[in-house]
Amino acid sequence: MAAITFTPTLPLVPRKAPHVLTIAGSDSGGGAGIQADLKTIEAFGCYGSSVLTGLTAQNTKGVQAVHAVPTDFVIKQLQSVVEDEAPVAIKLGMLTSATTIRALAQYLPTIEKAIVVLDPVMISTSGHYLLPDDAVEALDDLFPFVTVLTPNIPEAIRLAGFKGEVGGLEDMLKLAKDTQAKTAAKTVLLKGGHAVISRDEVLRYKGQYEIVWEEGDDEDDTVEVLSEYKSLTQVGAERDYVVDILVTGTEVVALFVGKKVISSSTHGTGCTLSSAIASSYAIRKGNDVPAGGDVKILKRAISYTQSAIASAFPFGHGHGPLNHAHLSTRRALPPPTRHNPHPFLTHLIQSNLPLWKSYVRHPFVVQLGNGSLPRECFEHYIKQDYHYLRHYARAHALGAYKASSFTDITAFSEIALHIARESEMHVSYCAQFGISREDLMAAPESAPCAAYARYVIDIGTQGDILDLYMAVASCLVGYGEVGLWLKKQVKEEKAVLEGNLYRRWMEDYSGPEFLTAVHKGIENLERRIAQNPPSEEHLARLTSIWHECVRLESRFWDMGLYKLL
Ligand SMILES: Cc1ncc(COP(=O)(O)O)c(N)n1
Repeated sequence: MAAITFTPTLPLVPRKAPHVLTIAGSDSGGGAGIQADLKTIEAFGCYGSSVLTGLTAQNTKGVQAVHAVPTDFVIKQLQSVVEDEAPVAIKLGMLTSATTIRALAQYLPTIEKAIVVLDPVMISTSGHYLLPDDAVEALDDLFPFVTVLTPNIPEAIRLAGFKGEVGGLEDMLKLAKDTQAKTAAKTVLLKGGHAVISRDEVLRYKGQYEIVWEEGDDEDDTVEVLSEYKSLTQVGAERDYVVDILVTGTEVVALFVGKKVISSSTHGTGCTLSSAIASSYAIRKGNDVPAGGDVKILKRAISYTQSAIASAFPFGHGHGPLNHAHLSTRRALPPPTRHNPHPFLTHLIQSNLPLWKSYVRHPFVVQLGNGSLPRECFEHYIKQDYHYLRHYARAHALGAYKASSFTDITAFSEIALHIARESEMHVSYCAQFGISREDLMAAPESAPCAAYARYVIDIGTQGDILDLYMAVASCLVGYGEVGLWLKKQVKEEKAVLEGNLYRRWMEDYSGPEFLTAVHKGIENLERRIAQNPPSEEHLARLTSIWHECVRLESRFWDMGLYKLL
């Protein structure tokens, strides 16, 4: 018999994975409990061990039965694990009985220096009581050893003995502080999933607490062209927010704010978050738990959990599980979801937000909106824009020439024709400034205009169809953004329409005809990308084309403002 040899193609570099131990119940359905914990710990690159406190016969529809593991056997498991290798972090979940809790309270202080995260699981998502009353009382014995306590609102109400309703953020802040005071846990993260908070309510606490927004959701990051199209595709409720409150010592330290994701795939969310927190602490650099709580460590765990919900796949007939593997199966770009139907455009804009802002909030645009832009600047700009439109139409004609499908040939040709019509509007528009067609044709083309046009045509010549779509996108999307933003500025009385010399320009770019074209352009890009997800490398190339065009657009406004030739 031939010998079977195994030759690893990559050198195996031994790496020490931090040991995270979960002490919790088993969920036969695999969505919550020990199963969710181990999947999460693994996703964070840690090594997971487990001590079972109870077995549940459970699925996504509910808990059918609970079988408690005898306390002495819980402790036997714990001894076996710890005696071999001490954990860096311990997560405590469904603890099943008062006797088990008391025994753990005796044993935990003997484990040196481990971070302890307690998720005080009391009731399952499906409404099943998982912890008897006397066990809830026994939790008092555990609190002195807890580093982070992660109750949801009903659990915090029970733990704090909170009287009254928890309606808004003010009540939640009080509840979070009361829970910390009652339990004396070093850190409390009150999970706000049971309450819906408005953006305005959050903003009331700006300056008082650190507000950690979900990526791209900061007030200053608002991108009109994305919010506008989001509002077309999203239902109102999704615009509401979930706020998790971090209390360290006796002080509220931070509010974690994210859009509420409407999903039925939430079974095991609490288990996942608390394991993610334990793992996030385990992989931190340095051993100390920073004073004042560690916002970054918690933010990493919260983001992981939110993405696990957002990317969940359907399973079972009730509350489905999360997607714990989303980090390793992540593509260069997330797929479009109801929550974010435009992941590609979101990526392009967020990948260099200051650059994008320098384009769409350029002083030329601001002055145009408030009417203070000198007329000769605008005239210079509009003449150059006429030249640019010609090149922009040529770029689309080039697209039609390079395209291989009738769909693309038609799309490019139609846009080229549309630009030709738009240029005629330009001519009639310029007449009101006393600029004739001859003046437009005779104006020498400026360097910023030539540079931009050269770049777009070059990309179109050298690259493929998607490169060309990319090179023409920032102009289309950016002018849509400018039009919408100016419209909003008018509403907020920061820009004026009445008596503004540039009123027609503003109305054209915020009007339905132009915005429909912008919408079509965005949908086309998103569809292409979703059908053919790019590799990291390809995405980087597309992104660099976008950045270059955004930069050249910004130079185009400079040219207008400073009358550059
Ligand atoms: C074994 C076990 N542990 C914890 C939970 C709570 O999870 P959820 O609140 O999502 O039902 C559960 N259902 N089962």
